[in-house]
Amino acid sequence: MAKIVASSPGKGILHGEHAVVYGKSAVAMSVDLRTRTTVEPINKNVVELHLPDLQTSSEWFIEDIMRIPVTSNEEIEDAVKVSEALKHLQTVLNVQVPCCTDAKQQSIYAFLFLYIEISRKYRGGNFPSVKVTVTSELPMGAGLGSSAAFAVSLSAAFLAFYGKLDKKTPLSQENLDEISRFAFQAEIIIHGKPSGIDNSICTYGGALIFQAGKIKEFLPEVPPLKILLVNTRIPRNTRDLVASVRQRFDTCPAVIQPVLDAIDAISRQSWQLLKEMSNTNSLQKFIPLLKVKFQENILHLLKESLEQAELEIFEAELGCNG
Ligand SMILES: Nc1ncnc2c1ncn2[C@@H]1O[C@H](COP(=O)(O)OP(=O)(O)O)[C@@H](O)[C@H]1O
Ligand SMILES: C[C@@](O)(CCOP(=O)(O)O)CC(=O)O
Repeated sequence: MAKIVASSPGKGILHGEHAVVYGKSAVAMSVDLRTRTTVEPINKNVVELHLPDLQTSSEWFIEDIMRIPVTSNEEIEDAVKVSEALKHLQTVLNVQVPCCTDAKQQSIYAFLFLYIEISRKYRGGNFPSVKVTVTSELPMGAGLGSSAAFAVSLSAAFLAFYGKLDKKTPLSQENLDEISRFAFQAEIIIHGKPSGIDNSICTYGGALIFQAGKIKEFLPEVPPLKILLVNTRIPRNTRDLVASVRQRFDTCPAVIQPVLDAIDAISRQSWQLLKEMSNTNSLQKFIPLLKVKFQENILHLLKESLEQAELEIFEAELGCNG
């Protein structure tokens, strides 16, 4: 088998981040900062993983990998399959299940999951000796989908290594769907409960509106907008953020639900504008309309609203306690 290089773009969510986890609409566009995975055969009875961005390298004996029990068939729910696979990995490789915020463990488990599942599906458990290297232009933990790009590029690289991707671009719908499904499962390991928007936009590219686990509409060509992305360099971990939003939502659904509904409306209206923009050469008249949508979204930014909700709870508690 020959050396393979596969890459995935990053993404930006224009509207609907977090709300999309609650079944609301979100609009995302791909960003041309890429994560690249190289898979090359080696003459050693091991699988090697090199993650220079995390300054870490690991290797596992193929004979140990072969002892890992097979997970249930494809028809079970993705989260159940992933949790079963993680238990098997833990038992056989004698390592802890990923600690929720440990970047290296999250990446290593996502990698092992994909290597094992894709090899089992297409090589019947005949695990190849390979050296795998993943590098990225995307900053990690900056909301640009580095984890999804990691998962998508790995899935695509393994499928290509096994000759399972068409030798033409763009890839077929079937190929893309399979890459996205594997990447979603790996994202469960990194994120916990992903909505599925990140693996979708990083797989299919372009721009899309996503809701309730599905791509509702897709634009292969993004209108030529100039969008300024600012990296605040404030470290954040998506798994933790999603969990904290969930906790806040559960504490005060009556306050948070209307915020999510408002974000949903903003996402849908913005998508309408983007669609109209992709059908015209006169973009200028749309800019002020899009700007209003961004301003409205900022007003509804979940974090602000949630903090507001927390304040209300605090006030209520103060009231109760005199
Ligand atoms: N280049 C990379 N090499 C190794 N792991 C990566 C790489 N890019 C992303 N990851 C994994 O993805 C995680 C970041 O995911 P997340 O917190 O969702 O942030 P982001 O918003 O960038 O997707 C990292 O902690 C790491 O586990
Ligand atoms: C916060 C969320 O809406 C997007 C997460 O994006 P990122 O991994 O932070 O780039 C979570 C999700 O959609 O699963």
